[in-house]
Parts: sequence; structure tokens; C-alpha cells
Amino acid sequence: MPMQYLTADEVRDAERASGDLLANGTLMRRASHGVARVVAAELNRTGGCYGRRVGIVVGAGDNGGDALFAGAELARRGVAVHAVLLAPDKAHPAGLAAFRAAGGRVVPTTGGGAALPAGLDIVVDGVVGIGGKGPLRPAAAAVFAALAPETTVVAVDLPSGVDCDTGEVHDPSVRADITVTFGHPRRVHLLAAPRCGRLAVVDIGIGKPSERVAPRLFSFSDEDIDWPVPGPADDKYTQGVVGVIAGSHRYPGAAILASGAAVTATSGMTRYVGSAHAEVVSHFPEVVAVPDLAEAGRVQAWTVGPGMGTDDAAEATLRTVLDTDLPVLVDADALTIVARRPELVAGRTAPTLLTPHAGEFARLTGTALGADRLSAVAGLAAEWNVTVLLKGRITLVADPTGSVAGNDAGSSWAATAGAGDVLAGIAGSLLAAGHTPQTAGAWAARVHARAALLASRGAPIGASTLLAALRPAIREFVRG
Ligand SMILES: NC(=O)C1=CN([C@@H]2O[C@H](COP(=O)(O)OP(=O)(O)OC[C@H]3O[C@@H](n4cnc5c(N)ncnc54)[C@H](OP(=O)(O)O)[C@@H]3O)[C@@H](O)[C@H]2O)[C@@H](O)CC1
Ligand SMILES: [K+]
Repeated sequence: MPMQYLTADEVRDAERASGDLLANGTLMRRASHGVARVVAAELNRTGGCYGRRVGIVVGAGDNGGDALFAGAELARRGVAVHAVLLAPDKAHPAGLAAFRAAGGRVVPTTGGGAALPAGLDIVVDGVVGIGGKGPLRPAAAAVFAALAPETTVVAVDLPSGVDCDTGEVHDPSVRADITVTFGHPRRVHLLAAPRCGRLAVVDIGIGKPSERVAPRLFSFSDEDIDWPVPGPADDKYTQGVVGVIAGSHRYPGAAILASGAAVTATSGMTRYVGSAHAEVVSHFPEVVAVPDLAEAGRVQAWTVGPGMGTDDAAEATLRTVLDTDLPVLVDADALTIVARRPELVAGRTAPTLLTPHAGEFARLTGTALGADRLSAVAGLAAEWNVTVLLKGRITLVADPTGSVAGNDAGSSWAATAGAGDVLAGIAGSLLAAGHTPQTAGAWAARVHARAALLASRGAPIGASTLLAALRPAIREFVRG
């Protein structure tokens, strides 16, 4: 099942719908127990709970309450727990009473600030959760800045200073090794995944929000991906023929990488159109390659743009392709052309997938991409009535209805020249196989990221190495 990511308001809506469970403190008891369990498991993994040392940083709201109740539970298990209260007058009263009663120690405040003792195994961030706004304030920032670098940080609900709805990483903010959240993941857990570390979702018995607001963010799990497999009645045509328009005789790299990715991604046929036809065939003899669009033959989808140039001839080719009623993936140079001629895609009713990186996105919209990538990508998709795949460590694929599929690449090794050409080839093949632009883009991003991890194993890679790892990566997504 795809994972859904909620806004802070949607979480509050779901909590309110839990009625008594919220009012009588059951939700907080379950939440704090979940935090304590995760911290205890981490301590047990590294030698046990008894006699270990944990710090908790406690803010003014219920996020601090969670941390205090969790601290109380850990203290009862024999852990020495030290708390810094950032707003002593506002600290959750019942949580603080439980913490003191269990033997937790509150660090005295001197000169308006307090620091945790040295030598802690784990520090729990209970500064703010879904009620937080903006960066860490100075007192909290000083506590985290003073921690030894090897200290494990467990965030309650989210790393404080990172925006719950946009994932904007304010400066300063907390970087967590583990984040424990409750009921449903929040948008931040995908949009700022590298800042959250490992995510633990604790069931506290809350339902779903009464309605979702756009953009509705979700992610595919590995199990949701069902890579195209030829059936007994299939031939090379029925699985989808993808046409690739990329590169040139002078710069054949993009042509070879995009065509090679298309050949590898599905067993349907790949056609190539452009002046690098001889180079493409010398690398991939199975590609039917011709210099001119008029000779191309039939395809079920086009991938157009990488390294094709932006001159009048390129524009004429792009116009011809976009005038068809076939699915088209528009990448790289074709995006530059579309930025100056939006009318080329504006009237399209056939599936259209634009695949910009941040710079190309700014060219398309006329404004730099801000911190709220999610709203920006969903806005462009709705305004132009197309699907937009925004590249990055977290790839976002927005369709015009306000649904956005996100994918965390898990590493940034794919940030290398030519990797985008490979992605364009994969996604084009999936379009030709009949998938929607959102599914094609999101699955392509996931398998591309997996290929980068397999290829890299901790060392830098180039796009050819990534392409070589594509087949083993796809194997992980073939079912049955
Ligand atoms: N509701 C439930 O059923 C359940 C809720 N649960 C938990 O409650 C959390 C939500 O609690 P919440 O609503 O009290 O808000 P919360 O995130 O603690 O922060 C608000 C406080 O922080 C302050 N503040 C704001 N920005 C700040 C900053 N940058 N730096 C420093 N301080 C800042 C602001 O105070 P201010 O100083 O601005 O007056 C305000 O008082 C949720 O994330 C989950 O952990 C769980 O127990 C499950 C059940
Ligand atoms: K937090």
C-alpha cells in the first residue's frame, strides 16, 4: 500500500476525531510509551538500559509532554535521565510531575540557559512537534550545538526546526538519527527524510483525517511496484514501443544513455531518432535508429529532449512530437524550448510528463524554486495540466489533480552528469508500456535510485555505471 503523508492540520483533524482518547490523555500516554520503547530498543541494541544516560530537551507544548512521559518511563527502567526545560513555566505539568516522581533530574537553568551533561548515550528532541514554527530558538540551538557528534538523537514526532508541511530545513534545526511519529507519517518525514533519519511510526489508535488537502503526498513502497513482464501472448510491439529523441552526432552521450536505459527498462522495442543514430546502434544494436522523424515508424510514447539542442530544428521536431496524441516525456533541452513556448504543451490532452531539475523548473515558471518544493511542483502541474517530475534527492511527481508521489533516493550518488538521460529512458519505456505519467515517473525514480545504490556501494559513479546496474535494480521490482 502506498504510504500517505499528512499535514499538521490533517493530523490534528485525525486526533480530534479520536474524541475521549485525546481528552483523557490516552493518545499522549501511547505516544510517549512509543518513544520510550524506541529509545530503550536503541539502548538495548548497544548494551542495555540499566545505568545508561539519556538527555531530554523539553519545549513548551505537548511534544515536550511526550518527551517528559517517555523520560519517566526510561527512568523507571534504570536509565539516568536529565531534562533541560526550555520554558520551565510552560512545561507539560503532568509530564513534569511524572518525570520527577520517576527520579528524572531537571538540569538547573543558569543565566537564562541550561546545557545537558556530557557523556549522554541518547538525546531526545522534545522541543516542538507539529506546532513548531521557524528555526530552533537560541536556547534550544545551544543545547544541540553542545552535544558530542556521536550522540544519537531521537526526535519526537519530527526534528525540531524542520517545517512539518513543507519539509523546509531551517537554520538551526535538529538532525535526527531516529524519528518517532504517531499514527500517520507527516509530510516532513518524506520531504526532509535525510534530516529525520530512520522513521518509526507508532500506532496510537487514531483514525484518518476527515478529508485530505491538496497537494496530497504519498510514496510507493517496493511492494507497490509491479514491473512490466511480457506475457505468453506478447511480442515486441504489444509491450510498447518507445521513441527516443536525444543527443547528436557531435554529442552522442545523451542519445546512448537514454536509448540504453529504454532498452534495459522493458522488453518492448526502442526506436531512436536523431543524428547520433550510428553511435546508438553501435552501443545497442537492438535499437531501430534513423536520422529523421519522418522515417521513425510507430511508437506508443516519446522521450524527447536530452542533448537535442534548442535551435529551430529542435523546436520543429518537438512541436511535431507534441502535436501527436501520444504520451510524451519532455526533458532537458526540450524543457528549455517549452519554457519559451509554453503553448507547445498547453493544449495537449494526451499524457505529458515534464522532468525538470531545479534550474529547469525555474526556467519553466520564471521564478526560483523556493523551500516549498511540494507546493511549487503541484502548482505547475495544475496550472499547465501536465504531470511534473521535479528531480532531486527527494523526487516529486505531481499530477494535475493535486496528487504527488515522492521518492527518497536514499543517497545522492545519482547527482552525476547523464543520470537524467537514464531516468528519461526508463520513464519513457514505462509510458510506452501504458503506465500513467505519475506512475511511470515515480517507478522510474525508484528503480533509478536503487541502481545508483547498487552501482555505487559507497563510491562515486558515472551514468554508464548507473545504467549497467539498472537490470539488477529492476530485478528487485519484478513480481511473481
Ligand atoms: N494532540 C494530541 O493528541 C497528541 C499530540 N502529541 C504530541 O503533541 C505535539 C503537538 O503539541 P502542541 O500542539 O502542543 O505543539 P508543539 O509541537 O509541542 O509546539 C508548540 C509549542 O512550541 C512553541 N514553539 C513553536 N515554535 C517554536 C520554535 N521554533 N522553537 C521553540 N519553541 C517553539 C510554542 O510556544 P510559544 O513559545 O511560541 O508560545 C508552542 O507552545 C505533537 O507533535 C506530538 O508530539 C502526541 O502526544 C500524540 C497525541
Ligand atoms: K521534536
